[in-house]
Amino acid sequence: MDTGAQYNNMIVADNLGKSFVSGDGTSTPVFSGLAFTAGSGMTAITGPSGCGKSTLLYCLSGLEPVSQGNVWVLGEAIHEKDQRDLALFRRTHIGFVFQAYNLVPSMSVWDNIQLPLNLAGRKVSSERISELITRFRLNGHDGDAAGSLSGGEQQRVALIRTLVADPDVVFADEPTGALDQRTGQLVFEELKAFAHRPGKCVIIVTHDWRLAKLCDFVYIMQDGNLNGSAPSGVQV
Ligand SMILES: Nc1ncnc2c1ncn2[C@@H]1O[C@H](COP(=O)(O)OP(=O)(O)OP(=O)(O)O)[C@@H](O)[C@H]1O
Repeated sequence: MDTGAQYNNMIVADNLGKSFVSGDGTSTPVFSGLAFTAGSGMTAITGPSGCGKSTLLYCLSGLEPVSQGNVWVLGEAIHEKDQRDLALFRRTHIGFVFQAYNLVPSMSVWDNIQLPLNLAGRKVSSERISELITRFRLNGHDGDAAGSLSGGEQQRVALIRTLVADPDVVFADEPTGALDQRTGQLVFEELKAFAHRPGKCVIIVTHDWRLAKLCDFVYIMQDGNLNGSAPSGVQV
């Protein structure tokens, strides 16, 4: 286990349940009664396709309302917040990297990266954007339309857009999913370095067990259960 991480319950969820209700009123549960905690450092959620990993990430980040249970992020009960307070809290403290990137295809890489900061009326550091573009090996693409980039390049733009806002908590859904092994490792190391800065917490969903094992803590989701362990093998 990487000793750079200190676990201090930055995210706590208990008795967590989520069901989706279809048009005819039928409720389909994805999971129920789950417990989750994460502190500073890097935590992975892994498990088979369709088991509910993305749904869990959405519930923990406040993007999806929970059907049951409680979620605290940085000590704030996000399950109790109204839409306005939740949006403000998320904008201030949380970054989310979507599996589908959610870039504006016609806008340049640079403009996509600074868009959320501009919308929030926050100062944009050109130096920080340039630094991240270099670190994520996207030099020379600043002015390219985001839609003209490869999937892997767009994935890195989406990561930069999240990190440049310097959130306390980053949720990333398959952040290396579109990348070859070498680039995936590079991106993973950048995220891990961010996670090990003081007061930062990164939660990733990944199918890549090789990367999950390099995290400070791993949750395996399967058959409605969520089991956490440190990669050193200590069960919790
Ligand atoms: N908005 C939604 N409405 C209805 N059902 C949904 C919705 N979002 C997810 N689901 C269902 O919830 C279940 C879990 O989906 P989810 O995307 O969370 O799984 P996952 O483990 O992240 O899958 P993958 O690894 O393939 O991305 C699936 O059966 C999915 O169809």
